[in-house]
Amino acid sequence: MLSIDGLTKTYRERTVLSEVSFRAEPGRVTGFLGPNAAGKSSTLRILLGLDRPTAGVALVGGRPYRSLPEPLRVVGSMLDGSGAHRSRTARGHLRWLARSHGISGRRVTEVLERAGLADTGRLRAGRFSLGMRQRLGLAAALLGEPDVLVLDEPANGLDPEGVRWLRCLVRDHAAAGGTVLLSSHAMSEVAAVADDLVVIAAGRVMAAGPLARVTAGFATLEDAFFALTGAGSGIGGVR
Ligand SMILES: Nc1ncnc2c1ncn2[C@@H]1O[C@H](COP(=O)(O)OP(=O)(O)OP(=O)(O)O)[C@@H](O)[C@H]1O
Repeated sequence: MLSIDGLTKTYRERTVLSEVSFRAEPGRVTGFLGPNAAGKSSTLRILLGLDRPTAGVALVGGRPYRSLPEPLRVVGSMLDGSGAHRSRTARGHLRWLARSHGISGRRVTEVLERAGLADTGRLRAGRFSLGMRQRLGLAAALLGEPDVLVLDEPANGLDPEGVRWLRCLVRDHAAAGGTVLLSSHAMSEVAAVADDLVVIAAGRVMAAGPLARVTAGFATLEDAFFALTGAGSGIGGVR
C-alpha cells in the first residue's frame, strides 16, 4: 500500500505540489495521470526518497522509503528508464544491483527472462533501443520481488508486443496481491490496465477513485482527462 498525505513541494516561491493526497491499494493497479508538468514525477520522486517534501508525508507500506531497511525488496521502481551504465550489459547491470542488495544470481536470470532480455548477451546498455532500456528498468524493478511497483511512464518506447507484455506484467502483479502505481500519458493503456485512477493537474489532485467512478458521465477516459485537467491550454503549474 502506498499512502500520500498532504504532500506539498515548493521550489523557492513556486509551488509544484499542493496538498496532494491519495492511496494506491494492494491487489490493484492505480493509474497516475496528468498533463506535462502536473507534478507526477515530483510526487514519485518524493515517494521514493529521491526528494524531500516541503510538507506532508509519503509512505510505502506505512514507512517512509528512506527508513526501509531493504527497499528493493519492498518497492521496485522505474523512473527515467533503466539507469544502467552504458558500458554494462543487461545481465551485468542486474548482477551489480543484485550483489549490492544481497539478491541471488538466479533471480537475475529469472528477471532477464521475465523482461524478454535473456538473449541480449554481450550487447551494452549504451546500444540498447528505448524499448530495451525500458525493459531493463522493469527487470531491475522486479529484482527484489517487491510487493509494490512504482513505474513512471513504463510504456514509453515499447512496441505493441512490449505494451502487451507490460500490461500482463502489471495485471499479474496486482492479481498476486501486489500494489502498482503507474504514471502514463497513454490513455488507452491506462484504461486497459488500471483499477483506480489519480488525476493530477497543476500540482493538485483533481479526481481519485475507481476508474469507473472517475470516468462516470464521460464517453472515454480521454474525455474525462480533458474535462478534469483542463489540458490543452499549454504547460501548467501552481504558482
Ligand atoms: N528541481 C526543480 N526545481 C524547480 N522546479 C522543478 C524542479 N523539479 C520539477 N520542477 C517543476 O515541477 C513541475 C512539475 O514537474 P514534474 O516533472 O513533476 O511533472 P510531470 O507531471 O512529471 O510532467 P511530465 O508529464 O512532463 O513528465 C514542473 O513545472 C517542473 O518544472
